[in-house]
Amino acid sequence: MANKTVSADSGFTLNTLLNLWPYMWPADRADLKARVVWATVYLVAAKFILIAVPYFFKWATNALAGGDHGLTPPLPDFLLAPVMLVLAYNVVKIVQLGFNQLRDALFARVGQYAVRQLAYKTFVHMHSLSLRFHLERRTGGLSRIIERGTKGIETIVRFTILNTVPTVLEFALTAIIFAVAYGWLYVLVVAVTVALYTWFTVWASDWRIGIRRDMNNSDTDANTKAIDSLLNFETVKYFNNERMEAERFDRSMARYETAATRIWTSLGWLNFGQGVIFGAGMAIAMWMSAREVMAGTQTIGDFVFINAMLMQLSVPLNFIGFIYREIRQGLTDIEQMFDLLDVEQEVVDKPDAGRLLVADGKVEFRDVHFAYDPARPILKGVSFEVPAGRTVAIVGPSGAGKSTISRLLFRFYDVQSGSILIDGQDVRDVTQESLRAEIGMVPQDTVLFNDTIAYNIRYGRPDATDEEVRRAAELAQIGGFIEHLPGGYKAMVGERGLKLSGGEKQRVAIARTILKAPPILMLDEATSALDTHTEQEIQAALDLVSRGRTTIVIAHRLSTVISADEIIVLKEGQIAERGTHASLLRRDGLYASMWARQREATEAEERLRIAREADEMGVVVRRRTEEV
Ligand SMILES: Nc1ncnc2c1ncn2[C@@H]1O[C@H](COP(=O)(O)OP(=O)(O)OP(=O)(O)O)[C@@H](O)[C@H]1O
Repeated sequence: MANKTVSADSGFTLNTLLNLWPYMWPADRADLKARVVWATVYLVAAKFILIAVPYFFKWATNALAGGDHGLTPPLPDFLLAPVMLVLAYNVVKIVQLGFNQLRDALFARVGQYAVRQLAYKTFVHMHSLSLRFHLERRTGGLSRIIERGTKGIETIVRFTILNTVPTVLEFALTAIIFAVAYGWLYVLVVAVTVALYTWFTVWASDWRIGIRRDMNNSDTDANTKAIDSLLNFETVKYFNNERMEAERFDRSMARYETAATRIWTSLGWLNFGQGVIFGAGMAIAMWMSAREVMAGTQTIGDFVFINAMLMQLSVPLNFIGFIYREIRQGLTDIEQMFDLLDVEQEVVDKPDAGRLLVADGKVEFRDVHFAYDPARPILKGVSFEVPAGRTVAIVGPSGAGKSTISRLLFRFYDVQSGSILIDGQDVRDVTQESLRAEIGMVPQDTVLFNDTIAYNIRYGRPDATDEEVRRAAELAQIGGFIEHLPGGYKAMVGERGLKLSGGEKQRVAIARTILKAPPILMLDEATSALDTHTEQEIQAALDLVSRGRTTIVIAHRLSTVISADEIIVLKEGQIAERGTHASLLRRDGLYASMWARQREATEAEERLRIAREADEMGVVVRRRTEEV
């Protein structure tokens, strides 16, 4: 079972590395490629210099032991030992350090470039995905995945090139020197030790990656819960559920705690095993050398040389474990990010899609059938037409499919059958970007960016001047409100615009749309009851913005659609009635009964308001009388 996971993972690892390659060796960036090449040159040079150190030790030892001990540099005996020691301990270390720093400095930009490119690509991809994906995703978890993924890339880019290559190189150099100077038996001992060490490290690291995945999952889970809970803080308070939320969070954290603890204990085992394997290999090689020194076939200098070579090899070997773990862990982290990148776009532009050309902005729904889930049809053959510059209102019971019509017009989803046309062009035949540029939307619930009011209004047309922003705000009947805010247009709106009321947010949305000035307009009326004064203000702003534009209004309050050119009554995904306000009332059907119900409700509300006012007046009159 473990083996199966490992082999499946290995396939994936290769795939992930291949996916990463273009970011480490970017085709269009010769400067970055040059950096990679130079970093590699310094890396190789640093290794070659390091290999000289055991020789310096050997010659120093032989000089100290006295006598003729084979090949040594032509230096007088009294100078040999100190010169060699200075070379081994100081010069080589300094030069090597310099080369390594150069290598890192050169490579830093390559790594950071890869991180930025992938983060950018993921971000752009997120925005290209369908509404369905975004409705199903969990924001907290998503941001953690991207954060860990980009960190993972940095790790992989650095470690594959900067560490794996030099380690392999050092091992090869050691093997060659041993083979030439001491015979194949030494190479065999070193090779078996390195092979065992690497095998054990890979095996143990794979085992630990499973644990790491558990840890990541519980970390993501805990984070999602925390963010979700904090975003819903009002609901939590309404229901007094702070304790329940804390316990839910703590349960996720407990899973994280267990996994994180296992990560540390397993690391202990890994280090222990590596130590045992390397210690055994070292003891065997040194015993072989010691016997030769006693037999007179090797010098004490050779003994020191072999010891120094092996000790030196243990450093990158230690790194092999570390690098493998880092690369694998990095891969685990970016695996999820690549999964995100693999999520396919649901709504795609046709290869030959052109721009939408709006002449006068006629909108037409032709026998539209649509379902979010094939098992549950939402729109069942809806046909209507909005002539250029006219207003059509869509009304109907909750869940009838009204908002779905606006999502389809924006092409957030594709229809199952039928078509949606703007000035005779099917929305599927034009680019989504050009389609959305021509339609303005005032949604039911406006969510604002956590920035200034000016930023949020200017979102409709980012190049709008301050004066244009101000004018749009005034037309949307929110200018006065903003002027009186501390900070005015620079006032921050809070996370998701929570510092503004529903009516204020909607007027910001109207101001945005005024700036965008699209030929086609979609107004999704707020369901939440607004007070009469605010409603009138918003209505006035909406009337103004829709003047001369093709407008579809999704209405919940029938009072706002009386003047519409046509009213479409939607029921269970089908058009039940259609006509003007007066003709629909005459018909005495669904619309007429909805109208009667709303009037009753409004009148009841009105009676309640008058009673309340009378009551307040009474209190005042009584108080006045008492005072008199
Ligand atoms: N993303 C979705 N996935 C699955 N079903 C959905 C989705 N969005 C909406 N629905 C369902 O489609 C139906 C129509 O939804 P829609 O939002 O169009 O209704 P509506 O008429 O605008 O209602 P309301 O007046 O309450 O806003 C509803 O039953 C709703 O549950």
